Amino acid sequence: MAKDTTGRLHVQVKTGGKRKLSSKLWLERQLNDPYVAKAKAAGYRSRAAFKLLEMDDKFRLLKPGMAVVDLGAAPGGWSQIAAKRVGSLEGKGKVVAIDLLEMPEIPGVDFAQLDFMDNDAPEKLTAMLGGKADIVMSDMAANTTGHRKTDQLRIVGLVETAAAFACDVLKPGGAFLAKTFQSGADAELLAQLKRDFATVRHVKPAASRQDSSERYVLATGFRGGTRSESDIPSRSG
Ligand SMILES: C[S@@+](CC[C@H](N)C(=O)[O-])C[C@H]1O[C@@H](n2cnc3c(N)ncnc32)[C@H](O)[C@@H]1O
Repeated sequence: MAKDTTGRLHVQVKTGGKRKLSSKLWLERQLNDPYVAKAKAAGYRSRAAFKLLEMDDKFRLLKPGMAVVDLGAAPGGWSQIAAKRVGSLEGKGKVVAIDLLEMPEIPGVDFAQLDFMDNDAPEKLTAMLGGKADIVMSDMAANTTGHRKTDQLRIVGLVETAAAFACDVLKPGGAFLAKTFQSGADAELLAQLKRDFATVRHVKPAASRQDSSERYVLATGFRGGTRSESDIPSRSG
């Protein structure tokens, strides 16, 4: 449970959504959430682990020996699943993860505390990877300002930048999975993904809260090749 330095519970800000939850409501929801209890019992660091488990069980994204990039990895639920499924604990495959926040070590996962939007992030990630990736996954959620249009643009900007990075590091046939939000602001992103990948779909796993506009975009069958300069979003920095 997230607490600030005074020990108070964080107020959770809903990205892409329309409202903030008070700390009391957030705590209530956490306590009543079956996925929170399941995650604790299974030793997963987050309830988000069940979203990836469900999507992977359905679409067979993670296979032994694969190289995986996990963007926005903390506290580490997705990285735990990835390490288990590719076998990086037994020296098979590779899992490379980054987050703005610190993440306590996960066996089989190479982690760096890094802002993905920094100019040097792709270079650092590529060096950690040491080759091409089979899948780039992003569960990153941009901080919200409360201004709907600005927030939607930020969210889409993060996913577009992740998609451009994926196109640089993926092997042909590779996959891109990213958190996004239903807003209609992602039409250009979807059009670009359809050019770069054989199949593009939206997925809403059962573990994704039904009252949230969160959903995932899954692009499979990377066609290979590089993007033109005009297709690559600019970074901060
Ligand atoms: C929903 S959490 C990820 C949960 C994770 N998939 C799990 O299973 O535990 C989203 C994460 O994205 C990270 N994030 C947001 N923007 C980022 C950025 N620009 N660079 C790196 N991480 C970022 C946040 O710090 C946060 O930890």
